[in-house]
Amino acid sequence: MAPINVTVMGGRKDYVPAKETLPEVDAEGNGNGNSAKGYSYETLQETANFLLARISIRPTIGIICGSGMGSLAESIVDAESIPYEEIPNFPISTVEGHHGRLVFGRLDGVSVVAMQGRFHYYEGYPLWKCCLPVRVMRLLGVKTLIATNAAGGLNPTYKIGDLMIVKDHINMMGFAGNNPLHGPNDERFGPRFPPMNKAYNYEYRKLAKEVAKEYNIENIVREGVYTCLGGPNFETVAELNMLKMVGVDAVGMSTVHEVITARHCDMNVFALSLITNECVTSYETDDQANHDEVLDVGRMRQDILRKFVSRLVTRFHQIDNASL
Ligand SMILES: O=P(O)(O)O[C@H]1O[C@H](CO)[C@@H](O)[C@H]1O
Ligand SMILES: Nc1nc2[nH]cnc2c(=O)[nH]1
Repeated sequence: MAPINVTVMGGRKDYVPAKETLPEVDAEGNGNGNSAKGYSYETLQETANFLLARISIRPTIGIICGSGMGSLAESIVDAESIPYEEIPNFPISTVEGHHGRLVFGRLDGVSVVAMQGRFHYYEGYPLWKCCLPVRVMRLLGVKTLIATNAAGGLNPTYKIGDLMIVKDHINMMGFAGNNPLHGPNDERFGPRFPPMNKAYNYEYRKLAKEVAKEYNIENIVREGVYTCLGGPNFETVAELNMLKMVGVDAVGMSTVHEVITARHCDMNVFALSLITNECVTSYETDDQANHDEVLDVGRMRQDILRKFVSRLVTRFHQIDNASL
């Protein structure tokens, strides 16, 4: 048999080992990170206690700012910010458009905490670590999660700059067994087999549509199904056409696992996608998705997003308190 020719790669002078430039990730992962068990309840309690000792407010609503949507946190008054680097057990943000800090304070009088910067699977973090802040928020007393994201619009009626209220998701990564709840379950967080059919709170979605009318933006507000892929590459035409066929309206690389984690620990969830680009579903175009465009659309919509989300916080707070 003829020998197989093996080309030895190497000798690239510009190659910088990732370890020198990127943070250490997945310290407790077993290789690929998918089988990592996550931090214990006690470890996360330590993180929560650290934060409680540093802040004067007690947040009840948590906000995750999507790519280029960090300005959502700029409406927060009496703000106390803590960089992720200072928080025990927290990962750090490595993506442009994600500042990397928790901002505590008040939005229209409601005590909130905002993540200015989320963690993504493609950064090298296992899903449980991407979602660690959600559990920490819960331990701080947060009962409602508002997760925002930038997403590609797959529904052909969607336009760049539209806001999509997430009605449901398809957990594509979960189909392959990659789930933030993978591993031993601690019942203090939540049950082994959490239901997901009512993941996105119906009352919140209804209110959001009312607020859209009140603010005269109902023409840009949609409601649809989101899916998260692992990234970091944007999708191929064939992948997008497949997702379209199964009923996906918007595509991103986040949120789904955060929502699963939040529902597991009994948080009420609202999610909002900013449509930052049209998904390219034809071979007959030179259009290409890119992160700069994603960030630009975030900037373009920042005023509307700030007003909309601030108002949602007030309205969600009202109904949460009414149902106590
Ligand atoms: O989901 P967020 O963090 O908003 O960001 C989305 O936009 C980035 C790609 O431009 C990816 O990180 C994708 O997940
Ligand atoms: N996967 C994915 N994530 C995005 N984030 C913003 N736009 C997109 C997109 O088109 N695809």
